[in-house]
Amino acid sequence: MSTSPTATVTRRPGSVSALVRELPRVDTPLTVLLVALVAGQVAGVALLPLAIGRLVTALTAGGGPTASRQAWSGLTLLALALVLDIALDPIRAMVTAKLSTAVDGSLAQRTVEGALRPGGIDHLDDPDVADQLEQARGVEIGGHSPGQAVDALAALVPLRLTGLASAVLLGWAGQWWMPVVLGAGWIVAGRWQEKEMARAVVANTARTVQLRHAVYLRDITATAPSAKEVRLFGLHQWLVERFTREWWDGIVEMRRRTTDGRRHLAASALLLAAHVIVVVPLAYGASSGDPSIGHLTIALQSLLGLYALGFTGDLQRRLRLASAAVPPALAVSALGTPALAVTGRAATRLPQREIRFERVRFGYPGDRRPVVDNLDLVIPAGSSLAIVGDNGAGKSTITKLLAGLYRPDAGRIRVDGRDLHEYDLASWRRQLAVVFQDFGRYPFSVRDNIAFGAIETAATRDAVVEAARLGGFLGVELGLADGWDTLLTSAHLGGTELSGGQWQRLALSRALYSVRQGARVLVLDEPTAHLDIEAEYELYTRFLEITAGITTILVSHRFATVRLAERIAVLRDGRVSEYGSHDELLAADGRYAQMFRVQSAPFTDSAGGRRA
Ligand SMILES: Nc1ncnc2c1ncn2[C@@H]1O[C@H](COP(=O)(O)OP(=O)(O)OP(=O)(O)O)[C@@H](O)[C@H]1O
Repeated sequence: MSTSPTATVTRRPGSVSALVRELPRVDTPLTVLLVALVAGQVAGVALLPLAIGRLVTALTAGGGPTASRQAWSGLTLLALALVLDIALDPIRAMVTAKLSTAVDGSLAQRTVEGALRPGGIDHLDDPDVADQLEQARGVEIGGHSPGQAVDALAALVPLRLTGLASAVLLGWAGQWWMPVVLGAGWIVAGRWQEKEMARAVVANTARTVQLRHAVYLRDITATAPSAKEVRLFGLHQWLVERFTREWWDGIVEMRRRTTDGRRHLAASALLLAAHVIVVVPLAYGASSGDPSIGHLTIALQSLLGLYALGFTGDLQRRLRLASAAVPPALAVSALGTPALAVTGRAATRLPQREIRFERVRFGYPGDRRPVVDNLDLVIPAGSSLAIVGDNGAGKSTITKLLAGLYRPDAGRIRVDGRDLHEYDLASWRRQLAVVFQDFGRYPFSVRDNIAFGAIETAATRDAVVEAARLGGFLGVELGLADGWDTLLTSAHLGGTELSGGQWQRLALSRALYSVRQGARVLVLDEPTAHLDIEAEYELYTRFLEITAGITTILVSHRFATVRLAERIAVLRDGRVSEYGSHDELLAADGRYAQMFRVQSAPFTDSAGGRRA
């Protein structure tokens, strides 16, 4: 999901305050210590002009006990200022680093927890949530992480406070209105520069539409699935031309957005005017002894310190960029769908009688056209059911509804008479062993990939081997470098990548491991799509062994697979249009019989006999 050009950096004005509120939540003692250290350092910096002012007064007083007292107190203040500033600095750096790591760790953990918390997956179809997940990724992968914002904040806050302290000193040593004029100049000029920086940040993060598109074009040349096709279709030239055009358009647009020299000029003129307004009366007054030389020294030093109220360049840039992920990360960490996070009764060893879909209606979020409409379907416990239908008929959707990944908009799914959502979702899911059409390919070991089927039980070697046998994976591990422990990703040294069919065998083994560990419902969505003929045949011969005693739901376009089931449901227009055994449906000569004949046609001659 894309992020709008301004979403990351300008539409999140609460990023810094969200970060500040987060600090004590993550580590209160460290935050308190950091505040104390910052206060100490600021006091040190503020004491410096006072100390120098006293020393200058002493040096120009021409000796005597008063001058000596001034000199000593000046020296004492100077020592105190240096100790506070210099000695506290490394301690502040250490505390900041610790707090920054703690913030990163805490937000990363909570973001991952939040993303996984919702029982269903309907939130992933919500563009706002997808946007937040995308932006929160900055936290997980550490790009401009909130921890870096803590660093920037810990440097920026003392700077600002020092600026304020300088303003107070300037007002005290000079005239009250001087810090008002100069401070306003720095703040206004700073705001202008900050706005310009924000625009540059937006543009530089490739967020102009053209640049984003150019980046996408560049990436498809490098990602495995499209890299193959790009070469095969000979798209090189087209891609290069398209990329170059989008890139240059993007750069021109970026320049247009970022360069506004007039603001720079105006900011410089404003600051110059503010300094003239303050310095001229100071100099004029000093020539007639008011302010005194000591106060003049303090005023001039403070005057220079007021820059800290203005634009601080990279510090502000880092703070803005790095804190941008905080609000979306907090939003993600608070994710949870109470409607699905049911903590109801245990579903242990269910179903004993049946699974029943009753007038179920469902449409995906954001696209409320019902995919499933008024669906009635009964699956007796312990039986096998195949669901067939055209592409997009809603077969996989039914499996997702059964798994509680989505909740019906109307109607209900009952398990042994009770609404599915009266059961504890986690407990119900432990009764399910599912191989989705787009099953997971986990970059872990073979053993883990199988054991994920029942993560709560300790995976014994025998159980893993037995599941691999049933799923048709047994033997594949012999060709892998580390056998069962081989990492299934070529991105790691010693790891490897499986073929499509091997992955499918592994996914089947995972589901069957789950069944062996107690799951009662086996759901196989296109289980043979990637299998070679032999593997498919072997699966059929093991089908009764695999499904013995459990409820099985098969989704398939392959009639050799479909006819293994005791009952078949044909899905059309979101509901069951035909229901019965293979023979009954053939005899009924409806849609099923028609589909069956179409699939058999290439293998039969016009007279109905088998082709050679
Ligand atoms: N996450 C989703 N968001 C929006 N629409 C979806 C989503 N998933 C599926 N659909 C839509 O729901 C309809 C049913 O999809 P489903 O995957 O259940 O069909 P299917 O019968 O399994 O199809 P196939 O035989 O092609 O696998 C399709 O029109 C599809 O575009």
